This record gives sequence, structure tokens and C-alpha cells, in this order.
Amino acid sequence: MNTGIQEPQNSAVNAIEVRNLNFFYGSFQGLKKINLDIEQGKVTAFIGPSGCGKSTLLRTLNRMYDLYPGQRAEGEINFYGQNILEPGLDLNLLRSRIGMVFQKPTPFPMSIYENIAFGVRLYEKLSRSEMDERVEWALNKAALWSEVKDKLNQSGLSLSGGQQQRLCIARGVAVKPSVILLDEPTSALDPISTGKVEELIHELKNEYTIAIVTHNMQQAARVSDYTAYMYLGSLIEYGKTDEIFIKPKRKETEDYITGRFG
Ligand SMILES: Nc1ncnc2c1ncn2[C@@H]1O[C@H](COP(=O)(O)OP(=O)(O)OP(=O)(O)O)[C@@H](O)[C@H]1O
Repeated sequence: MNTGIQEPQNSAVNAIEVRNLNFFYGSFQGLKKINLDIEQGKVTAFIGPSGCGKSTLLRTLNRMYDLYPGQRAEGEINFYGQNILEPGLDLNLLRSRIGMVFQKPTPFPMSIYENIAFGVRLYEKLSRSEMDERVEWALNKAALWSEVKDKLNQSGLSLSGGQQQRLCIARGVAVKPSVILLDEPTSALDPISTGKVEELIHELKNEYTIAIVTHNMQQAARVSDYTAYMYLGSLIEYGKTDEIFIKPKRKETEDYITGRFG
């Protein structure tokens, strides 16, 4: 697929570079001068107290906010060198390159098979057997295949909450994005399903760049390579997860990490 966006294959490059990003909900400024690099093939976690702007930042990365009137971003979000905030970009293609999984599992009211095939059909013309292969591949990637292979025609809504979330991840992976944005993907799940999604994040990160919003600091520490601590719309500290959790440079970060905050 040609999106006009160059995606080099070598490692240790940034998939996304955020520069002087401001974001507004009408007159309220939700993000203030954010500068952040998201490294290719790594997991970057956004943490911070409720309302600090984690979801807002995630939603700017594939312009999800564009669906809502009165919301706007200023600055640059360079995705492999192309500023995605510029006008004229094909937003459907952008979202096929930078996919998103939401907090609550949101399967479409259709079969498990169709939940996956539907999105793929928007971007690719596959034969029936190619589509069968793609559906199996995506469900395998999301560690769901063995649980659903005998009931692909059942409704996606008949699955458990944890399975539904993995179906949504499979749906995201099926279009072969470059970046996957996860907005508190386990907050509605039980500990076993949460463990499965976390394992999945580990598996996926070799092939995809992942950004995850989480309320759960242990989860950030377990799954991420880099952590960004946000407060009141500003990025307070950003660095390797080990350093942020073991030796943060800023007192505000330390207070939050150690639970002295709020
Ligand atoms: N649709 C909206 N209209 C106006 N303000 C909004 C809207 N959505 C979010 N905000 C405001 O923007 C700020 C950041 O919200 P955001 O949802 O990004 O925070 P968050 O860190 O993800 O919070 P949480 O952890 O509670 O989900 C908050 O002050 C919030 O009230």
C-alpha cells in the first residue's frame, strides 16, 4: 500500500517525533508544548494522574480527535518524517498505518471472522483464501485463534470481555499497521485477561511500534521500554522505563511513582 510515507526497516529509528504539540478542546488547552520521540519497535507508556492528557496525546497521534468539532492540534507530529497534522492527509490511510485499540472492547456487531475481514477489505482486495489466511494470522497474533477457530461465524459480541479485547487487537493488527496505540487496553479486564494482553504486547513489539496509556504503574513498568510522565497537559519527564521508575530526575515524577502524589 502506498501512503506516501516512507517507513525504513532499520532499527533504532523514531517512528514518531512530536514537536511543540499544543492541543485544544475549544478554548481549553489539553496539551502544552509536548516534545517526544517514539522509537520504532519499542513500547512507550504514557502515565500520570487522571486528566493529565494521556488519552489526548494518544488520540492526536492518529488524529482521532478530527472526528470531533472544536478540537485542534498545533505543532508537528512527524511519522517517519511526514507531519501528519498537515492538511490534505488521507486520514483513513493514516489510521490504517497508526491503528488504535480503545479502553472498552468494541467489537463490531458481526461475526468474529467479519470483525477482522471488514477492516482489511477497506484497504486490500484479497481472495477468499487469502482473507481466511489473514484472519487466522491476525487471530494468532492476538493469541485468540485456538479459542475461536471453531466458531468464527459466531458474533464477536458472544466472546468474553478479555476475548473481545484480543479480537479488537486482532482487528487492529490485521491491516498490518506500523504503530499500534493502546488506550488503557486492560482497564476493563480481569487479571488473567490482563496478563494475556500484556504478553501479547511483548510479542507484538518486535514487529510493531506500540504506545500505551495506562493508569497502572506496575503495568507500565512491566510492558514498556520508555515511559512518559505527564501532569496537567505537560510532559514532565520522559526516558527509559527503568530510569523513570528507579531513578527519576524530577521530584514530581518521583512523588507520583512512589505514591506520594495525590
Ligand atoms: N471532549 C473534551 N472536551 C473538553 N475537555 C476535554 C475533553 N476530553 C478531555 N478533556 C479534558 O482534557 C484534559 C485531559 O484529558 P484526558 O482524557 O486526555 O486525560 P487522561 O490523562 O487520559 O485522564 P484519565 O486517566 O482520567 O483517562 C482533562 O482536563 C479533560 O477534562
